[in-house]
Amino acid sequence: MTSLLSFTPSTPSLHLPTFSNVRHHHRLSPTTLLISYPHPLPRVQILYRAPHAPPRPSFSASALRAAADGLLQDAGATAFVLAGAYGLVLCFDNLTQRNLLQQSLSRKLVHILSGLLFMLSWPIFSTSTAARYFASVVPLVNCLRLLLHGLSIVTNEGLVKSVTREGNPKELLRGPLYYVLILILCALVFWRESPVGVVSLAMMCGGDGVADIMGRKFGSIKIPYNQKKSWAGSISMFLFGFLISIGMLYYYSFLGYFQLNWVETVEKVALISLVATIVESLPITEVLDDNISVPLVSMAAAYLSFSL
Ligand SMILES: Nc1ccn([C@@H]2O[C@H](COP(=O)(O)OP(=O)(O)OP(=O)(O)O)[C@@H](O)[C@H]2O)c(=O)n1
Ligand SMILES: C/C(=C\CO)CCC[C@H](C)CCC[C@H](C)CCCC(C)C
Repeated sequence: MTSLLSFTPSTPSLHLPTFSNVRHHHRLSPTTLLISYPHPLPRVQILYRAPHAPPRPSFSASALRAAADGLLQDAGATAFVLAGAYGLVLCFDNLTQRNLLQQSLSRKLVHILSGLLFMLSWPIFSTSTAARYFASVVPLVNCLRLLLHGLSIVTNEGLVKSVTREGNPKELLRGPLYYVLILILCALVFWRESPVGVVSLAMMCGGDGVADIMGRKFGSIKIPYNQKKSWAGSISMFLFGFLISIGMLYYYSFLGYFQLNWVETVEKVALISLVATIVESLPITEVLDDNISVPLVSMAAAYLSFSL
């Protein structure tokens, strides 16, 4: 037989209210104690609650331990990804300093790899609702880093050399800054729960990044309405934006974050990639940076496609 007793240490005497055999739907308060009596006692179910004791949520030890484990996992994951971000830039800084890599290529490879590796790292964060905020700390710290260096409050030749076109620190306050802000936006708003953020980052990082590399190398035939962009670059944007998006969606689907109808998904991603490619080819870079226009238009297209 089991009886429920609830008491608060400050009230030594137990108050024995009239008991009832009406089944109560109650929450066990932290002061509720489950006591099993030996069988001979009368079969009585008593619910005692200390007078004036407001109902308090019940926190089981295992729930607290799980929360602490999640916190520890997210803190560790944040430190690991932060170290990865620092190491990536250091690596490309090293390659450009030793003239093993052109500055423009270094910038684009950092552009391609940073966001995609950041997205690939999201599953190492916990399932807690706070995980996305921990993950967002990584682009946030890099945002502050870009601001400090872009405003020349702090100087770091390596960062400037590996992430700017001409080596002017002020360049950090445009493309790279918009880039990390988009990473923060996608991590906070879409996270691992929606294909919208995944596709948008794949377009910005993979599509736009490869378009630059292929366009500079093979872009002799320019687009009629934009002499700064080429068919080779735009076709690369479409293809790699599409392929990297599908690859990332498969990665998250394989890990169980979302289930997709792949025939429909391929069609939707192809449409999103086409829209992003058209926007990227427009002569609007002077007004609106590609690191803003490409992800935002991809978000809108993906949101509409995946919600229909
Ligand atoms: N569809 C495209 C995109 C890029 N390019 C080539 O890549 C260069 C840089 O492309 P762009 O996307 O404008 O790079 P930025 O956004 O200026 O560079 P970043 O993203 O590093 O700021 C262009 O001048 C062009 O030679 C191209 O030929 N066709
Ligand atoms: C050159 C860039 C954009 C211009 O189009 C990219 C700038 C990247 C930042 C300097 C660094 C961003 C790091 C990411 C937030 C986290 C990467 C983590 C990963 C594990 C390497």
